[in-house]
This record gives sequence, structure tokens and C-alpha cells, in this order.
Amino acid sequence: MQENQLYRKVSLYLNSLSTLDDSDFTNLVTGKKPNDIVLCLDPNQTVDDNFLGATVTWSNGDKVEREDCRSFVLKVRKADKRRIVRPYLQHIHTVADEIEQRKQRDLKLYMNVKRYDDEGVDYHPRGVGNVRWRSVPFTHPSTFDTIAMEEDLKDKVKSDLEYFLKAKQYYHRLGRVWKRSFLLYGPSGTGKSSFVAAMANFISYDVYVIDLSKVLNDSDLNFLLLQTKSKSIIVMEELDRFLKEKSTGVSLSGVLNFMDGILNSCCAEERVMVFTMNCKEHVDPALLRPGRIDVHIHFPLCDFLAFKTLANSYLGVKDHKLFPQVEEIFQSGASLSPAEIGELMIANRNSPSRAIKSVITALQTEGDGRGLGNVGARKSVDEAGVSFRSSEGSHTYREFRKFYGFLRMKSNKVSHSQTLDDDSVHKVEGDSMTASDTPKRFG
Ligand SMILES: Nc1ncnc2c1ncn2[C@@H]1O[C@H](COP(=O)(O)OP(=O)(O)OP(=O)(O)O)[C@@H](O)[C@H]1O
Ligand SMILES: [Mg+2]
Repeated sequence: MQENQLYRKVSLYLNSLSTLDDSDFTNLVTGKKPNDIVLCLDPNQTVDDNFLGATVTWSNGDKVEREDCRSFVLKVRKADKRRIVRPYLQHIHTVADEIEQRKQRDLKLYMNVKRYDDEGVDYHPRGVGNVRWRSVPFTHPSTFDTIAMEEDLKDKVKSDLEYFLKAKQYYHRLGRVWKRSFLLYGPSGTGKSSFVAAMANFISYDVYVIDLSKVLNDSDLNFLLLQTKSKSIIVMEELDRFLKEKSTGVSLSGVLNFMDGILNSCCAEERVMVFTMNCKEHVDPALLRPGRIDVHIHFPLCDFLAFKTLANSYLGVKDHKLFPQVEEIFQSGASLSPAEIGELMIANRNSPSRAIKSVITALQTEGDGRGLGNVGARKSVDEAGVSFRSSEGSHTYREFRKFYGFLRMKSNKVSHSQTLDDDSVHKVEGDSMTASDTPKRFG
């Protein structure tokens, strides 16, 4: 049920052969970029290749009953077969990997489609095109630079991702699936989805967005996971809403297994899983334990610092005579989401004063009091880099570490077994980061 990676590599390899240019005819296909032209082997076309002195011939396989099952046929002289087939296929792997490396990965955005239509007819009878993902080019412009967020927190996430990309052996030595899970939680319009796009652009991973309303049941969810490719971010948005409203055929245990079940061992390798919620207070704690969720990131409403970042991005102003008034209103407990502030600034982008006055008015009318619970988040984000809030407001950094393990950023030379005592100072040393995999109890 998974894509045959070798087919894709042979296709890349054949389309790179110069002998394809010498053919009497071939198919010209638009590549991923509008001005890309890709030569594609025609069903009735053969193309020769030479390897270790032997001539081999490739052609397209005949159409078999499954319309989506395409194939290539390789013809090798019997006398050459034993000598060249294996090294030749290795050669194809190498060349195809080099081509992929060279190509700026054109990211794709995959969305899952329903299994049955409204009349209950199976969209994907077994064996015929049962691919449940549809893809479009992923062109979201969001980057970590465009997200108004603590620089320190962004740096921590970037180094976490960079470390993850290089940590295959480390995870396997621990007997763990090489995957990383993030929970992004916070009110609407605070940048969660934009942050996912920034992550994808940062590590050049495709994005699979699971629409739980189109998932039939737990096994259907597993089937979708089975069809995802490595080097991808799998996103489950508004998970808290779905679990609360039970507006999906997927059960809590189905989600728990999706996050950390046995299927992960074969289909979650080299994947980043991201779950977004507006509020995690009422979510089953089993869902949030390390291993299911490795990093929690809170997206608070705006405070004055975030407001200034947005004013700089949207209006190009780093300071303004109205800023003291804005700061005072934020300190009185008013707040708005970055989305709301961003929209007001875009609407008045030609006049910074008018834009800032419109934000002041909005803070005084719609934003009054919304920021009261918000201040702690900023503090815990400052301190922890990975914020953590519970129903009684935000915990201090020390409490946070007691509950959810911690991200230790330290130089390679410090042994992994060392546990940091309560008073150790966290600092980023070198580029390695190890995350404790079992919650540490301190003190
Ligand atoms: N922290 C931020 N920095 C910059 N822009 C932001 C930020 N938060 C939100 N925005 C802007 O607001 C709009 C909505 O953001 P986004 O969709 O990421 O919010 P969200 O948290 O996913 O909202 P929801 O919970 O409703 O899905 C986007 O256009 C984005 O550019
Ligand atoms: Mg969103």
C-alpha cells in the first residue's frame, strides 16, 4: 500500500538520460515549476542505456488491470545479467538521489479525501487508485522570520529540528521511532498554522494535513498514516475540538495509537507530527505525555513586544509616539491576537499613525481583559522557551521541568546519562540538543 520508491527513482533516472533526447519521439511534460520541461518515456518508446560495457533497454510496462499501477521493464542480455543488474540498480539509486538533492525540493501539501461519498459509495474500491491523499504545490510563504514570536523560542525550535534531522542513529540506538511530535496550542489567530508552514519551509518537508472530519474510523486513520512518505510533517489541526465534539469517527485510542502506536514503527520514521489545539486544559493527559508530544509550544495573544514586532513587519516602524499609549493598554490587561492586529495594520498600511490608532481602539473595545491570563504565558515563554500553562495559570519554569522533562541544550562532551540538578543553568552550547525521553523528577 505504500509507494514503490524504486519506481520513482527509475523514473527520475530515465528522464535524466541523454539517450532520451536522441529518441525519435518522446513526451514533454511540465515540471513542478512552470518553466520546467520534463521528458517522459512514452508508453511505446524504448530507451537504451550503457552500464559497465553492457547495453540495457528500458520501456514502459503494459497497462495492468489496476489503472494506477505503472511499471518499467528492464531488458538485459542473459550474458550480462548476473554481472550488472545489482550494481546497475545501485547506480540508479545514487544518480536519482543526487538529482533529488540537486532539485530544490518542491514541497507538496497533501490533503486527505473521504473514503465514501455521501451515498456511501466507496471512492476507493480496494485496488483501484486507493490513494487517499491529493496533493498541490506547497507555496505557503511563512518562515520563522515572518512569525512574531520570541527569538529565543524560535531559535530553540530551529535547533531542535536541525538536531532531529541528524538524529536517526541516536533514535534507533534508543530503540525509538525517528519522529518528533509538537503540540502548538493557543487562541485562534495566534500563528499555529503559520508556524507549521514555517517549520515545513525550514526543513523542506512536505506537509500532510489530516482533516479528521473525512476520516472514517481508527483503521482509516492508520491507513492514511501508512500512505504518507518520509521527510514529511503530518498535521492534525484543532485536535481538542474534534475530541470534545466527537465529530469524527476516530476515537481517543485511535489518536493515541496514531501518535505512538506500533504502526509508527513502519510509517512514522523521519516524520514530524504537529498537533494544534486552541486549549489543552481539558484534553486527556495521556495524549500529552512525552513520546506522544515531545515539545509543547504555547501561542499567546499579543503583548506589547509582539505588537512592536508586527508594527515593524507590517508598517515598517520600530518606534512611534503612540507606542507608550499602546504599551499602557497592554499592561492594563487588554490584548488581541496577532491575526486581528495584523489585519488592522494591513488595512491602514499606508498610514502607521492611523493603523496604530485603529489597534488602540480595537484593544479598548474588543481586547479589553483578554490579555489578563496572557501575561504569564509571556513570562513562561521567556523563561522556558517552551511554555507550559495549566488551568491555574502558567507554571514557573522549575515546575514545568518537573512535569514534562526538559530540553537540555548542551555540548556533545557532556554524557547523555547526566541529569541536571535543579539549579543547573540552561544554556545553548554547541549545536546538539538531547531531549529527555522520560519525565525527569527533580528535587
Ligand atoms: N505570531 C504571528 N506572527 C505573524 N503573523 C501572525 C501570527 N499569528 C497569526 N498571524 C497572522 O494571522 C493569520 C492567521 O494565522 P494562523 O492561521 O497561523 O493562526 P492560527 O493560530 O492557526 O489560527 P486558528 O487557531 O484559528 O487556526 C495569518 O495570516 C498570519 O500571518
Ligand atoms: Mg490554524
